[in-house]
Amino acid sequence: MELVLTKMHGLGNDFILVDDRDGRVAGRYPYPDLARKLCDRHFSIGGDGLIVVLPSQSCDMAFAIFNSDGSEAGMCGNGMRCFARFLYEKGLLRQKVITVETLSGPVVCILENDEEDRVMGVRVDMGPPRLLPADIPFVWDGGKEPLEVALKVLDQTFQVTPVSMGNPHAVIFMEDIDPVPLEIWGPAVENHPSFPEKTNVEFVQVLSPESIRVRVWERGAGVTLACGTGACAALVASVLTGRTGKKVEVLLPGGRLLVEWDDRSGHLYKSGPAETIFETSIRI
Ligand SMILES: N[C@@H](CCC[C@H](N)C(=O)O)C(=O)O
Repeated sequence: MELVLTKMHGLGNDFILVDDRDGRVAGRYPYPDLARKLCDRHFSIGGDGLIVVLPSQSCDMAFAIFNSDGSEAGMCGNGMRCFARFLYEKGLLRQKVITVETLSGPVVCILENDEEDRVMGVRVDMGPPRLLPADIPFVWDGGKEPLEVALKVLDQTFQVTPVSMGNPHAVIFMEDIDPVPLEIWGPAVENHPSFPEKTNVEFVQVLSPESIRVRVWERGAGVTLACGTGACAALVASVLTGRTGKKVEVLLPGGRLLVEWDDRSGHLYKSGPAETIFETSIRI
């Protein structure tokens, strides 16, 4: 079977997109295996994850995301912007406001097009953060919402703010994130027993009440250049711990996102780019 694939990225967080609305791929090749195969950076196309376009009963379209290790995630912020652009540019949908079903609930994407109808960016209504331990999930018996919990990891004790944005995050504030050994601390926090479904990990440096820097270790993918849900989780933790206001620019190694926590709806809104790198086809 010939498989048409599109490689896209959001701030260097890169994905392979496949349209499987007719289920032909799933019938042939389980998505976790396909993700592991295609995301290999040495023997295949390479990517942080595989995104699958699926039909939806409740929304305009359904979104599935598999990390490069084959694990499935509930949500992906950068991948969602790529997904929206893909749907529009491929003509799968014609409207600029798109509702998307994810494993973690519906989200809304708003395409930001120029006068010539080119997609310049995508704003995503990411929904509200989930802070209850059972919703993250995070093992904790200290009360309703864990704010800064001391977690012993290797020879360090981190103050961790656990947040779910439809997937789990551990946010850790540092004076300076440059010296953080992501490849060592990242997997150690990711696999900490307090996070029974593992976790994404954000090391955050506050620059001002309107600006933060973030370096990310992603569950199932390792070091990535950016993480959209991670940027939202970092803002939530920054607000809850009194470090920033509710609207910040998030500076990641791959670029900049604008994230806002809206008072009225309680939802997070995230704006940023989505780019197509190339399209190809392979035989599976
Ligand atoms: N890069 C993503 C998140 C992808 C899923 C994540 N690794 C997980 O397992 O939860 C983003 O931009 O949010």
